Amino acid sequence: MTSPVLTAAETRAAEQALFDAGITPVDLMERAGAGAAEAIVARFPAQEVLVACGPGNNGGDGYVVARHLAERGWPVRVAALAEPATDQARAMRAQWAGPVEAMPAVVPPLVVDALFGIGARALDPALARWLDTVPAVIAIDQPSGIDTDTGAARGRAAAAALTVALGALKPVHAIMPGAGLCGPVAHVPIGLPLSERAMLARIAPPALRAPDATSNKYTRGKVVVVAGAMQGAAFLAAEAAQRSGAGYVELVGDDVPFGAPFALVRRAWDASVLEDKRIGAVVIGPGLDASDTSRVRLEAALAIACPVVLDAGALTQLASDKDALASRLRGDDREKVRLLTPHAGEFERLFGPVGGDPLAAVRAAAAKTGALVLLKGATSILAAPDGRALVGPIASPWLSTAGTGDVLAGVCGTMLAQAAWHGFDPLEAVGAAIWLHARAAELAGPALIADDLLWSLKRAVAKA
Ligand SMILES: NC(=O)C1=CN([C@@H]2O[C@H](COP(=O)(O)OP(=O)(O)OC[C@H]3O[C@@H](n4cnc5c(N)ncnc54)[C@H](OP(=O)(O)O)[C@@H]3O)[C@@H](O)[C@H]2O)[C@H](O)CC1
Ligand SMILES: [K+]
Repeated sequence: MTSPVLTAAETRAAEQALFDAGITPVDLMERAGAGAAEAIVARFPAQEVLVACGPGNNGGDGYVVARHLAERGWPVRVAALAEPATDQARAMRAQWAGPVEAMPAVVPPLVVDALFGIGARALDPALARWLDTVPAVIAIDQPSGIDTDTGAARGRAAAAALTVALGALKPVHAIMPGAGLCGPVAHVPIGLPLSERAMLARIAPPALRAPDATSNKYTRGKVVVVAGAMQGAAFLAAEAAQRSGAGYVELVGDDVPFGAPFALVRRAWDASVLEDKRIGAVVIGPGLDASDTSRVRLEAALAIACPVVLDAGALTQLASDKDALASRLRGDDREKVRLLTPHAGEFERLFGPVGGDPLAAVRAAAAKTGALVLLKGATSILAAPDGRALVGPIASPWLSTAGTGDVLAGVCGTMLAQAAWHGFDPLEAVGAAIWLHARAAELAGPALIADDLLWSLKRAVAKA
């Protein structure tokens, strides 16, 4: 249910493993360039193209792509920013039979960007501008100049028409803004050993187990949502927990009104509501105000052993004493699963600004607190205290509307309550929730409101 994502250094180590096994750098480059050309002809009709080659091995790939496109009848021009500087790039340059020109001043309509890959420093601004004005760019391995390991744009502004990721997905393909600037990503395997235990992975559709004849409402997960003053938010979280498959959802608060959905159990708050051993997860924060009553509820939730999802108002309360976060969240019990689900503003209040390397920031927050930390955004990032991390698909921009975070909190509650049933560890369970939420948004389409996600969640579960 995930695809490994390798840093530049991990990619180089994986390549080295192939070299150690006897594959030559030239063979590997041929494989990479041929695979890239294949991915291009599968997506674009034959047309005039300029292949722009840099001095390193990304440029080397470019000469291979040029040869394969020309062999398939494409009118290909090749331009070199600088002469090849590695043995394999020189070998590939020698195999290109056509002319090699200097980088043209006039921008052509279609350019294969084989200038820099994982070895790139930030581009000269004039080169970044040149690339950004090309109507359609096909990026080899990654768009030149973007930071491979953080996804930071470093002066690049225009999205590629296609990025051909060679061998491994890297953070640049998965984390915003880089992921957006890659455009559609075609992953071309070149035989790199990709460990299933990669420290970073992109979330793929989760393999959810359906209920069977032995299931009952409790085995399917009991989720308790603790309401605060703004009950709409808690209702969204509670119904989202139901629609993502929980067997029993209880909304506890003060004067919780009766009405649809009638399957939602409502109870008046009393600390004893959290004593039921059948509770699989608690969600607290959506609609929670800063009152003393809310504070008491938060403390009660943090005292229980089962997984607790802490969102919105709960995060605001935790931010008031952030130095004590780790002990407040788990006390002495390192087994306790706590999930913090901040957006960037809430993250900043708890941990300081996200900064230019969101993956590192989220990992540091998880390590500091001992909690799972989910930074919500266009590509949500989830990290565990041990450094493992997941990144979500690029989610619909229509999710930027009130209440969608409350829905996600509810789905997280269900997936954590059902984790053992699905065979997920807590990180994978929250990864499944991120995927379901993103898929529900896709199904809900433009101008969605958070309530629409409740219905489309049902269909997202059916597709998982
Ligand atoms: N290892 C393999 O056999 C395979 C690699 N693949 C492809 O290779 C690239 C990575 O290649 P690498 O040579 O390590 O790095 P780059 O081609 O990305 O760039 C390094 C050279 O470019 C110079 N550079 C970097 N940034 C700039 C810049 N902003 N301006 C000018 N010049 C720049 C850099 O110079 P230095 O001074 O920094 O040393 C190098 O000369 C990978 O992405 C794949 O495309 C194949 O995929 C598989 C086989
Ligand atoms: K490139």
